[in-house]
Amino acid sequence: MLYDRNCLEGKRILITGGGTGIGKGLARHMAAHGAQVHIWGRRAQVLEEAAAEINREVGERVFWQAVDIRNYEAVDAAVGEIWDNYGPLTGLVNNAAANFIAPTKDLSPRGYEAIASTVMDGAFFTTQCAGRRWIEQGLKGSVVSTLVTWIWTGSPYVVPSAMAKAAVNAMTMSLAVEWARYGIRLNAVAPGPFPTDYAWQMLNPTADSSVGATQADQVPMGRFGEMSELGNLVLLLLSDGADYITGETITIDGGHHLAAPSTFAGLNSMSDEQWAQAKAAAKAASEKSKAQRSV
Ligand SMILES: CCCCCCC/C=C/C(=O)SCCNC(=O)CCNC(=O)[C@H](O)C(C)(C)COP(=O)(O)OP(=O)(O)OC[C@H]1O[C@@H](n2cnc3c(N)ncnc32)[C@H](O)[C@@H]1OP(=O)(O)O
Ligand SMILES: NC(=O)C1=CN([C@@H]2O[C@H](COP(=O)(O)OP(=O)(O)OC[C@H]3O[C@@H](n4cnc5c(N)ncnc54)[C@H](OP(=O)(O)O)[C@@H]3O)[C@@H](O)[C@H]2O)C=CC1
Repeated sequence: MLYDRNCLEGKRILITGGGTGIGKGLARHMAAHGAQVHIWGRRAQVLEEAAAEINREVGERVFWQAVDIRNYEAVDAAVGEIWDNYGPLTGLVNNAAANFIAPTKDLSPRGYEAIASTVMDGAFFTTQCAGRRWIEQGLKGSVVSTLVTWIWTGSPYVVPSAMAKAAVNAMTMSLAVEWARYGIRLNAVAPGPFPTDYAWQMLNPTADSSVGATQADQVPMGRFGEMSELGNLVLLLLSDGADYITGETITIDGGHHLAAPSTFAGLNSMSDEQWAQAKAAAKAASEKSKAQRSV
């Protein structure tokens, strides 16, 4: 362990999308360093299992709520429940997201909306609901959002995601200034590829769709990022050790975006037939996950 195992003692941190992938890894990392952690997602069973798995390792520190972050009223009520039943949050990680690869000319309005609203509205609603309470009660707070290096480079075939993540970057810089006088810090991380089950089903659904953005050999360091490496960065930003850092987005990608292959430009060579296969494969994964949703 790089940091002291109790360095987050007294912290209460909400992680959206904390039942799977990176969010679950962050939940485990923060709980292992002494924080109480609250995880959100739309699938009760997935959240319950994730919390139980981590709690077996660290004790009863992880709690869950099924919340759709695109629904403002649900977000406000769920943040209120944490405040009432556990106490004020000290930190928030805007991590939940939706994404899939698709030729932009073929994206339906609902496809655009599913991605953009989850990333942008969800992060805004959750940040505002926590921030308003911090300000009203004179409490400090730290917000960390999980972005992606496309905020620096853009990326074809994932345009709604690149746009919405750039919007959350703008929120981070804007509120860092607006809320600094209340002791509220906003920062973000921009990871390169950290393969997770669902993201790879959405972004690399077929053999033909395996291009730079999802390939380890395209990373100058020659490997994918490890969860503990991302966890250490997010931990620092959430901790009192970063009290003078605000408005920053820190890239963590082994040099990937500087070497340029970090986008889906390689998909330019895919045929309509290959796109149809990619869409069918990603949609099959979505349908399986949707059947498990509780909200
Ligand atoms: C350099 C770094 C490399 C890696 C960077 C990675 C960066 C970012 C990664 C991520 O954010 S990965 C996150 C992946 N996780 C998720 O997406 C989790 C949540 N996902 C979902 O809920 C679904 O998968 C969803 C499809 C994205 C959304 O589900 P929802 O129930 O809201 O919508 P649907 O009704 O199913 O669909 C809405 C709309 O979208 C169309 N659509 C769905 N899938 C596809 C697809 N694969 N291709 C094209 N279009 C698709 C669907 O048909 C609907 O449109 P209409 O048909 O109704 O017009
Ligand atoms: N994996 C990678 O290489 C990279 C990932 N990222 C970012 O990291 C974050 C995590 O991605 P990753 O772990 O890979 O992917 P996952 O698909 O595992 O995580 C996404 C999470 O968001 C939740 N979620 C989606 N929509 C909603 C909603 N409307 N309300 C509440 N929760 C929701 C999902 O749960 P449920 O479906 O149950 O609601 C899921 O737990 C994302 O922001 C992604 O953009 C950034 C760069 C690289």
